[in-house]
Amino acid sequence: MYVPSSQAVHPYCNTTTSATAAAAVRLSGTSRIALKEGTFDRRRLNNMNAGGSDSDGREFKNSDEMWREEVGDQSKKSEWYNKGVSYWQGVEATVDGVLGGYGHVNDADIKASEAFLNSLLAERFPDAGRARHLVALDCGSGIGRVTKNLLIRFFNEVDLLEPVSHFLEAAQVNLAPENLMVSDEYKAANFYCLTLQDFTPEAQRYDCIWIQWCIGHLADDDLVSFFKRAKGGLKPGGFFVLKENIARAGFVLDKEDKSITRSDSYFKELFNQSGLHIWKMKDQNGFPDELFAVKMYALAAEMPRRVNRSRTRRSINKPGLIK
Ligand SMILES: C[S@@+](CC[C@H](N)C(=O)[O-])C[C@H]1O[C@@H](n2cnc3c(N)ncnc32)[C@H](O)[C@@H]1O
Repeated sequence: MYVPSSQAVHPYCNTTTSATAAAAVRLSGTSRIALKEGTFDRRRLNNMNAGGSDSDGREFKNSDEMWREEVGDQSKKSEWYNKGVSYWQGVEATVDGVLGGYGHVNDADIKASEAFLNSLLAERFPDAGRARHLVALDCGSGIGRVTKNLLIRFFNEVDLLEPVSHFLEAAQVNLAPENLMVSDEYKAANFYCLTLQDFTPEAQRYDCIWIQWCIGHLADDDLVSFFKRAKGGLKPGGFFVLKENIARAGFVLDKEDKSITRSDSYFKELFNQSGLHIWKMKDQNGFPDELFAVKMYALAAEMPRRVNRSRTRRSINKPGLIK
């Protein structure tokens, strides 16, 4: 992650000039919780064919040009994924580690996610209440931060998927029953040491597949095929939540951890290719200004029908029949 200091400023910071950019320092950490990009380049169209830049300040005409260079053949693609995982293998298994030194945003993150999830569950399963046995999958789960602070309180079973073994081992400890403050109706069930691009879920197991701060590691084609496969892992009525950093336009490639930050319209094009609809969206508030914007998307294979629990004006005006 790039961290601005009084002497050196991140090349993507709003305030950066090219002179200060040259003096930027790179400190260890992660860019998945990353500092935002610099001055908006109006030449960039607002979609996935728009230009982008990398963490060294290099500009790309479009994402195809970048992907050709980064994952253009099978050996480059393997290198991309290996470097991504290697990066995380060198990070300590703590909240601060998985949040790139921004451990203090954990509370604001969980609070906003909880409000979003509550609204989704209320709308999606209004009458099921606690009677429904809910199951979630936490993708790129790291040390189980999202499961421990959020998912385990809502879902009877949570599975975790994470390719970095020391993170997954920490998650197993963090989520051991004796370390949880929930009743024994709620538990972490399965721990999969796998990448998203290599994972196919069990058919119709999940009510919710939660994907936070990890999809940037996937190339576009793998992202789309992941979502297409993962749709088969949803129960009827199930949904995805994607919570991610958002670039203002185009994309920003992080060369250190091999990930990209996509714009909102870039994501929308990929959702479309995956056959997914945006059912609800919400912006994350309360994060430090120097971070990328963060959005939460609730995605479903079919557009969920709105549940209207109040009687319509027509039905209110129509007297009931006693037969
Ligand atoms: C910024 S951390 C976020 C962890 C967790 N989602 C959270 O919010 O606390 C990014 C995570 O993505 C994982 N990751 C990296 N490449 C991945 C891949 N190809 N598939 C799935 N997860 C990946 C990393 O190992 C790391 O745990």
